[in-house]
Amino acid sequence: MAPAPPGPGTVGDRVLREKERAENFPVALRILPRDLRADLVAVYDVARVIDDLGDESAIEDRTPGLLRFQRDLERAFRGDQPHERVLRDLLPAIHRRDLELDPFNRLVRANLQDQRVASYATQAELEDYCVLSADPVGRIVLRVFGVRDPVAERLSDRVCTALQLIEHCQDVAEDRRNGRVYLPRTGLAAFGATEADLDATTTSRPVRLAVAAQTARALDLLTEGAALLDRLHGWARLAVAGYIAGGLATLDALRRARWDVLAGTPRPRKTDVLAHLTALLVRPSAHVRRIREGGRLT
Ligand SMILES: CC(C)=CCC/C(C)=C/CC/C(C)=C/COP(=O)(O)OP(=O)(O)O
Repeated sequence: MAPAPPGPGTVGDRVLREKERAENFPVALRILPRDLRADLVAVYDVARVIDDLGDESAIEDRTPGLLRFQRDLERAFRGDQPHERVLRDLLPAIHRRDLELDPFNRLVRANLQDQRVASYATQAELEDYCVLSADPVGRIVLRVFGVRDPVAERLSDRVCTALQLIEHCQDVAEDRRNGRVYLPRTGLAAFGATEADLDATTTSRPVRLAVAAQTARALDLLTEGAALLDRLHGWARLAVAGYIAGGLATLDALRRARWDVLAGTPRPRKTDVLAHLTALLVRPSAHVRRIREGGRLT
C-alpha cells in the first residue's frame, strides 16, 4: 500500500531541529547513547508537532488537525502504521520503551483546551492545565529511561509544571499576541494589573510583580522536584539534571531582566545552564538549598 500523504502536522526536520535548539534545556544531550537520544528526539518531535497543530496552523484547522493527529496516535499505539512521519519515527521508541498512549493523549487534550480556554482565573486552574500540557512529557521521559517509580513520577510532575510556568513567564508577550494569557487573572489582580496591561511594549510594575510571583512559585516547584535526581542514576540523572538546570538558568534570566517580559523574551545563558548542571550533579541538595536560601526571586 502506498504511504498516506503527509497530514497537516507534518513539518520538516530542519524546523524541528531549530525549535529544539531554541528550547531552554538540552532536549537530548549529545553524549547520550544513540538509541536513548533517538527516542528522546522522537518524543520531542511528537510533542512539538502537537503543540504546533494547536498554535501555528490556521485557526479553523486546529481542532480538526488535533483530532486527526489523536486518531493517528491511536493507530501507532494499536500497532498499525500511522500516517504522520513523526509518529512513524516514534514506533521504535514505543516498542523499545513500552510507551503508553495516555500521556501523548493528554498533550493533545491540552492543545484542544487551548482552543476553548484563553486564560485561567486561578493558580490552581492554571496548574491543572499544566497536568495536561507539561507533566506528561516528564512521564514519557521517565519511561524512556526505564524508570517506573510513583514517587519519581510525582516529583517529575513538579519539575514539568515548573518548567511550563517558567515558559509562560518568558512568553507573556507572544502568548498575548496569540490571544492567550497564562498568568492567572487573580494573580494579576492581586498586584493591580489587568490583561490589557500585557499589550504594552514595556512591562508595568504590577505586571512585573505578577511575573515575579509566578517565577517564585516555579522556583518552589522546581527545587522541590529536584529531589527526583536522588532517585535517578546514570543517563537519566544527567538528562533530568539538564532539564532542571535549563529551568533554573531561565529563572536567572527572568530575574536579570527584572521580570520585564514585554520588551523581549529573556533567554537562559548557556554558561548558567552548565553551572547549574554541574552543581546539580555534584551536590544536588546543597545547590538547591543555596538557591532556596539566597536566590529568592522576589
Ligand atoms: C523527567 C523530567 C522531569 C523530564 C522533563 C521533561 C521536560 C523537558 C518537560 C518540559 C515540559 C514543558 C514545559 C512542556 C511544554 O513545553 P512547550 O515548548 O510545548 O511549551 P509551549 O506550549 O509554551 O510552547
